[in-house]
Amino acid sequence: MDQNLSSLIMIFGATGDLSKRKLFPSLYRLYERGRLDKFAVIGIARTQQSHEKFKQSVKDSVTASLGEKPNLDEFVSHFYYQSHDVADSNSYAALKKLADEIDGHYGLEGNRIFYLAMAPEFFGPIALHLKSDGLTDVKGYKRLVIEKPFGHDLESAMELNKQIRTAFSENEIYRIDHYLGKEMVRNIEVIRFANAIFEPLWNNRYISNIQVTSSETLGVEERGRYYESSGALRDMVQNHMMQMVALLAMEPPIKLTTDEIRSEKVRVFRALRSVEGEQVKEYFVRGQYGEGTISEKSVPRYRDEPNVDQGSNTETFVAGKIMIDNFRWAGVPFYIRTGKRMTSKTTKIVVQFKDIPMNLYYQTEKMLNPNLLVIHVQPEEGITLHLNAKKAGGHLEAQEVKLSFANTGIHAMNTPEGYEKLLYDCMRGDATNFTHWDEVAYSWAFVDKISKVWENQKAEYPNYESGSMGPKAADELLEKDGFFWWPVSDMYVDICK
Ligand SMILES: NC(=O)C1=CN([C@@H]2O[C@H](COP(=O)(O)OP(=O)(O)OC[C@H]3O[C@@H](n4cnc5c(N)ncnc54)[C@H](OP(=O)(O)O)[C@@H]3O)[C@@H](O)[C@H]2O)C=CC1
Ligand SMILES: O=C1O[C@H](COP(=O)(O)O)[C@@H](O)[C@H](O)[C@H]1O
Repeated sequence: MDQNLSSLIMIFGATGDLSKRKLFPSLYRLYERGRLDKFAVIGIARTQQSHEKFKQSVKDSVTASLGEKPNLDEFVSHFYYQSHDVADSNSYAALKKLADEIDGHYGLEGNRIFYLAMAPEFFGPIALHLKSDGLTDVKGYKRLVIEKPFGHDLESAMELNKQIRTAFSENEIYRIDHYLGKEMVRNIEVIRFANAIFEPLWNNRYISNIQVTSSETLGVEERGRYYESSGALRDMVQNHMMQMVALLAMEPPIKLTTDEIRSEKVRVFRALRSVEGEQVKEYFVRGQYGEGTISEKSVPRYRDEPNVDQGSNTETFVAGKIMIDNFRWAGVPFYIRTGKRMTSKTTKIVVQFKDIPMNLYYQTEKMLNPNLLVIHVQPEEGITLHLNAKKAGGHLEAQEVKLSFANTGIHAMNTPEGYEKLLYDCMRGDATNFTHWDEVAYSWAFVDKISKVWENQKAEYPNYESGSMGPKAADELLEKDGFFWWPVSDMYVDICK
């Protein structure tokens, strides 16, 4: 790992939503914590504006996100702006000149991070220009940070990968999956591999099923154009949901190095049971929201959102049963569920353990609850372990007790945002929490077979009401296996009490 934190960060798409809401505040947080050594930032976008106006917009974004902050003038004195149409070859020469000057001025030793916060159709052409116009011709390190979506399917992802690989080697490419920046997603490994009480049980002998839910209350909002060609399967499942499954299912790596962890995740993807053709309806459920009520406000159906087709066949909800056909997980379903306009904004992982072989505390009117390990990813962060214990005063009567740890309570003020952690990782040269090409390729291969079937069959939409937990078929998916979705909103109360 390269600990040289000096770098020139070039943000393509610096007037966009992602830069303003996430990247500038995250850079400020790194600066505030003293984690930016020698650094400078060049913001790049089409808009014509001066360096000064850009610096002001960076200040405004930081204030909007983090409130009034000291040292903002000093912070933005490191920021520069270049108006540049990325599709126009001529403007790269001017960008190179500015970059070389800034590099010399700050003594950045030729270290460059190119952050592509732009629409995906520009990723390949920018990477090619960076090489052909000499911007990657530096004596320090060069790294490419690339936002999602990484392609639209396996074929387009391969093409994009080919383009960026002409300018950057695999270990210089940092493919962002912002879920890998979330504190509790990073915690999965630690919970699993640092606790003697979990790892021996983490297999098909003791776990009956694992449920991963990532629900949103927001609708598609202004992103209809993008979302119409994406849908929940490509937008959330191919990347964030599959990454969480891989972290939950992977074998302990030999060492905690980037390559070892990545290769264990890839082994999980290689063991995924392929779901295709007629099998898709057995394993996967899709949905699209109709109108409904969220936070006591009426909201429109998906088909009435801006830039959405009135007869749209795009799914805004996916539930699926993923089987990992290897020795550890044979027979254990990993259920995933994600959607927009659902009851609550939450991401939770519920690990349900098998029932004990014999229930000595059986009471005719009551079953013993199974043990659950709940990992609260967001909005609250923590873990809850559901156990059974004797009811105080009762005669060997068992009741459910919950042992909870709330990360937010103790560390809230110091918990860095996902993007902050990922930017810092990239500066340190730590690619562990970025996705390797092999992971991207395997998860596209898995998802493509499902989208192929869905694209060719018109669904009966809308099939769930806004403000609900999705279509009835998502419940039936588990019911036919003898399970049900553990409620995710009630669990919120658990660790906040
Ligand atoms: N916004 C978010 O929360 C998230 C975004 N992403 C991904 O991040 C990327 C950026 O998204 P977002 O910020 O929302 O997009 P926006 O549409 O808000 O911003 C696009 C940016 O690209 C610039 N741009 C567009 N065309 C050109 C061009 N020809 N030459 C130079 N600059 C150009 C725009 O500049 P100008 O305004 O000057 O034209 C603007 O700065 C996308 O890949 C998206 O999928 C991923 C996760 C979350
Ligand atoms: O990548 C994406 O993620 C967001 C959800 O992210 P979260 O951190 O708020 O859970 C989702 O809204 C968006 O559609 C998708 O592109």
